[in-house]
Amino acid sequence: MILILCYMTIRINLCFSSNPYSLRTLSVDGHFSFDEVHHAAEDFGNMFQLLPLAVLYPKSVSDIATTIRHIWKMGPNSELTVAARGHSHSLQGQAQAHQGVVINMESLQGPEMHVYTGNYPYVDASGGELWIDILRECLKYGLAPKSWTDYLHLTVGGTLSNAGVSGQAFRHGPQISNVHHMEVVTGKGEVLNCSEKQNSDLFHSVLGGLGQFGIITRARISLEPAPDMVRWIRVLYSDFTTFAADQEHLIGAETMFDYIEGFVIINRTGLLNNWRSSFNPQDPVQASQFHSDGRTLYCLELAKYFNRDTADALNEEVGNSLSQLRYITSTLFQTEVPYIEFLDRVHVSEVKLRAKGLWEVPHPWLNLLIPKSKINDFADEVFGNILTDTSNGPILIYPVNKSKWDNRTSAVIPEEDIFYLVAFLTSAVPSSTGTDGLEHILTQNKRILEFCEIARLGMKQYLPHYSTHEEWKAHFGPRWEVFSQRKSTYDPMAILAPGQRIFQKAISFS
Ligand SMILES: Cc1cc2nc3c(=O)[nH]c(=O)nc-3n(C[C@H](O)[C@H](O)[C@H](O)COP(=O)(O)OP(=O)(O)OC[C@H]3O[C@@H](n4cnc5c(N)ncnc54)[C@H](O)[C@@H]3O)c2cc1C
Ligand SMILES: Cc1ccn(-c2ncnc3[nH]cnc23)c1
Repeated sequence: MILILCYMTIRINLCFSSNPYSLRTLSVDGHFSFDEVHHAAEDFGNMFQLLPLAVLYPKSVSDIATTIRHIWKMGPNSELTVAARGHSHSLQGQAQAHQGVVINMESLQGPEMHVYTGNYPYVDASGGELWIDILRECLKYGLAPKSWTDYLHLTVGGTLSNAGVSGQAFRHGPQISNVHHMEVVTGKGEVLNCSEKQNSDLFHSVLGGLGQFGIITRARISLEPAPDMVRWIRVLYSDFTTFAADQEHLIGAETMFDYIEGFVIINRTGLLNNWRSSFNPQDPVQASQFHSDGRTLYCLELAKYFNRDTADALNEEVGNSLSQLRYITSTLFQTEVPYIEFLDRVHVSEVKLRAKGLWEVPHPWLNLLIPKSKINDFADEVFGNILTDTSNGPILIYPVNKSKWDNRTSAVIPEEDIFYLVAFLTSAVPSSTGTDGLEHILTQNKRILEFCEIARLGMKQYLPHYSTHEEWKAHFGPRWEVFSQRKSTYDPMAILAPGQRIFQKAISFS
């Protein structure tokens, strides 16, 4: 009889303790919403909608820690998970939590952003801060972060959970190479400070860690003096090998340019219009005589930072650097814009696309990291045979230096010293069954991935999306042991970032 009573007591406790609605009794500085949860099941990809049980709007770090500790104490019986939601610009539900708790990181209020202007300047910011707001605050002191993403309306926690890559990465490394210190809430609800010297394994785990090991509540980001202006340059190539060789030459010459990217122009119509947009031709007559004749072209995009008081030397310096490149002479286009306007350039596209109702559409993006030794084979097949009529959005392609990446972080990159980011940034036309429809683009993405696999290119996905345990193990390769060991250490019940679909929640006993 006593045994039966004990068993029933345990079962009742387990039921209460694992009851997700016990969150309603949790005392936090901020608040939970159990009603307005649909927006937390949306992201930029517009392809996954995983409805959470509740959204936490935290006012303090302790709100996050209290919530995670409460779920941790529920034990393996609880199926509750927790997803930190930055600006929800993920593509395949990575910031969502099906029937779990989504934490609205942009609500987090804590110490204001602090800019340290002494030697080795830095900014301390919330994990929920947008990079555009960090830039605006730092510019008040003539400073700015060194490494960026192309688009700034993303959060610190969101980009540091991936890597944060743009045209400055060849010199400064990705954003995860420019972090001094972080405050993190682990999957056990511990609030820990970490850096190279303090809790260094947690520090390296979280950087590029896909949200698996802890929620970044604050980060200290390295700064440099900000330039006033940017000389923004675009030149065209018709031969990929020459284009790539020039890019690789430039990323090895540390000082010539401050930003090096590139993109592919696939157009069979022969019309080259919007890529020129606000750029002025060096030689308008020659430029007007240039015709793409329907060829696939490769645009090298460069930026040279300068200040108004050093503008005189700029032309000679840029001219000397450009003289070493083998682009089509009549295709040199340049413009000069303020630094913040250059950095916020993709937001300009956003405003235009939103005005046309073309921003909140499905985005089946595919971001690949390709080793230098295989990039020509990749280009031949993908730009020669797979993508032959149009591209449904920008296709970025540019090299970075592996030496600027820290292999102790969780970021997964190819083995070679130089590797390329190739980003297929497609937008699908809702309900279209044509070549601009979601199915067609997903099929093309599948063909590209299959080619990479069959040709054994050594490709790694950036912003990775996989559906099976085997695919994730293959993604991490020899680093899987460390990655899964780190999960066991910092989030043993697999509470965090379920939307990445890497680890399944501990199987409940019920
Ligand atoms: C228009 C556009 C342009 C882009 N350009 C670039 C680019 O140039 N370079 C580049 O590298 N990326 C780029 N990205 C991708 C972008 O960096 C990632 O999608 C990033 O994760 C989005 O940031 P977010 O704040 O929206 O994160 P969310 O989508 O909210 O979250 C992303 C992941 O991180 C986790 N997470 C969020 N906040 C935290 C936190 N504080 N602590 C721990 N985990 C957290 C989430 O749970 C989720 O798993 C671009 C995306 C878009 C939409
Ligand atoms: C959805 C969209 C519209 C423009 N873009 C971009 N354009 C250029 N570079 C980019 N990098 C990331 N997104 C980019 C992305």
